[in-house]
Amino acid sequence: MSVTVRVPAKVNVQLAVGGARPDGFHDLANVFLAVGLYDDVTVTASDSLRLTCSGPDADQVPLDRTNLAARAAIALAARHGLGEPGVHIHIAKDIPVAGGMAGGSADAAGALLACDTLWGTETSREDLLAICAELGSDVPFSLVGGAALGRGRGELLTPLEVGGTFHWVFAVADGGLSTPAVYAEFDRLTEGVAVPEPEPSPALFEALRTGDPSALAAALANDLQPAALSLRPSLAETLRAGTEAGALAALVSGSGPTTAFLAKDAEAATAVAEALIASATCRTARVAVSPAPGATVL
Ligand SMILES: C[C@@](CO)(OP(=O)(O)O)[C@H](O)COP(=O)(O)OP(=O)(O)OC[C@H]1O[C@@H](n2ccc(N)nc2=O)[C@H](O)[C@@H]1O
Ligand SMILES: Nc1ncnc2c1ncn2[C@@H]1O[C@H](COP(=O)(O)OP(=O)(O)O)[C@@H](O)[C@H]1O
Repeated sequence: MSVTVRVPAKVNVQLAVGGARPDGFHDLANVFLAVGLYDDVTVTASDSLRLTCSGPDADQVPLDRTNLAARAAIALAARHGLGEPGVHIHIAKDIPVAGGMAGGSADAAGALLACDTLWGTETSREDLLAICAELGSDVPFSLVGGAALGRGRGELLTPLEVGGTFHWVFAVADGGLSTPAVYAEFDRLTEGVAVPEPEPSPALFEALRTGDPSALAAALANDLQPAALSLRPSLAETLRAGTEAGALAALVSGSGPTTAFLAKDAEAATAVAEALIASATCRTARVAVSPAPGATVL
């Protein structure tokens, strides 16, 4: 028997970053929005723990126990005293790798829900979310999807209401950016500066609630953007190309290097995607809508 779980990518519509904490993490006001680009995680009973991956970026995905999906299966088995999990995990990967779209986190949430279903372990939602938080700051959001405010290091979630469909274009860059390296660059750029406490924006919540793309465009903010641009200056050209093509707003997705463009409707999104591809400032461009559901058993 096999179980397949579909998991969404995310974009951060607000990423307010505080100063570094003693544990090395940063306190955040992280407003996550799930977008309709998905990985499918399929688990099948096997003699031992085994991983495979398919898709255009598959060669960039580690297939050992460091893969977040494998770590999720190991953590769930440990929680139920099951020992080493005998499971084959296959990831059909469509989310860009190391792109600031939480693909690894999505796979972790997907593997967790898929294994829980395959093994009949009936883990409570609260316990699943606690395991997610141990695996990574972004993993709880991949499980719940929709839109949510993440406090703490991003793992403490409050769901948010979204009153419409938003149309996005994502410009996929060549090569990834390491999330710890981008946070380290944020620390370097803010050295000697008093970094304010991260606060969520009421205007952003209102824009999500009303589903108004122009209001959302005006409220988009990413404190990691200067750090991502410092490490990858060429992203400025991609942002410019999408803005000139008529996007309402452009920003780096999370830690990057994927860039996100909000369009007023589906037609405008297609035009922005075509212009980005023609500009040759990115590897490819994808259109997607939000919000998208969290991890879902197919
Ligand atoms: C920046 C964000 C925005 O949603 O995601 P990406 O854009 O990379 O997908 C997240 O904060 C990434 O979350 P995630 O990728 O789960 O990070 P973790 O595995 O928990 O941590 C990886 C490393 O990132 C840094 N980190 C992460 C979260 C946080 N609040 N403060 C940090 O300083 C730390 O250096 C940590 O060692
Ligand atoms: N299932 C997975 N899918 C993708 N990357 C993974 C996975 N598990 C571990 N990784 C590692 O995590 C790094 C970050 O990948 P990813 O989660 O796609 O990006 P981001 O943190 O920018 O959202 C990759 O470079 C890879 O080494």
